[in-house]
Amino acid sequence: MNKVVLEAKEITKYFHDPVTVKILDKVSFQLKQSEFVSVIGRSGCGKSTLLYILSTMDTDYEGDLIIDGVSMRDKKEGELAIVRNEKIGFVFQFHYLLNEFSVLRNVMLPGLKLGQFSEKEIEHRAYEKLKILGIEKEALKDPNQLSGGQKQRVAIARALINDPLLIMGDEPTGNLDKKNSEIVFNIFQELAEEYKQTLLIVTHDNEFAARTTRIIEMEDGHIK
Ligand SMILES: Nc1ncnc2c1ncn2[C@@H]1O[C@H](COP(=O)(O)OP(=O)(O)OP(=O)(O)O)[C@@H](O)[C@H]1O
Repeated sequence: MNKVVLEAKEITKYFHDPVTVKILDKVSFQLKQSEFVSVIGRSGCGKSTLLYILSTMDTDYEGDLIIDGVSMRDKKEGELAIVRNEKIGFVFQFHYLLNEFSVLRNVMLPGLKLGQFSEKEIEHRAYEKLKILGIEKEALKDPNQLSGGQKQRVAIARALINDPLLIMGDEPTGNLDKKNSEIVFNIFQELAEEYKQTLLIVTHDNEFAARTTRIIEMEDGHIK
């Protein structure tokens, strides 16, 4: 039986601008290790808001969030930053790579921030991640010398550098063509199946969602 890596317990979220609106209404679910789950739903239904809370970036909510058996509810920002860096890898629609650093250095940065390993070890790990993504030959290039699909693969390698328990993505294929979306999908699938990683991916791509192991469909702040 795979362990529960994340549990959302009745997560409720209000925005107060300009009037109070309930965006998430008692959202509860569990993610188990090695699951590849997609989150779908029409624009504005609260997918990104939910991801922000689950990734500990937004702490203004009701309910509880348990990551790796530990409640995030009363943790201070400094503690949450450590949880994020150690346990969660993020992939966004845009890659947010730093052009002044090489591909390799970009991948290494969250590892250097963690401060647990030597620079040599992190460099070794970064090469390993680039190999998994099939782009180790690009390691010493600048990000702006890569194609869009390659840049997104670098962003995924960067998300993997600290061997996170969870990988969260907010439309990670939203900016990619069909061929590159397929490559990214296959990589995510491999991460779940072979590396036992857990993925939670917000997507507008129904074909992508249909091939994940579970779909969470949101509607009006609820899971449908
Ligand atoms: N800071 C904010 N203040 C007030 N309302 C907000 C704020 N951020 C988001 N909202 C509202 O909350 C709702 C949910 O937004 P959210 O970005 O989570 O939707 P989404 O499902 O991710 O949409 P999309 O698919 O278009 O990205 C929307 O109605 C949005 O207008």
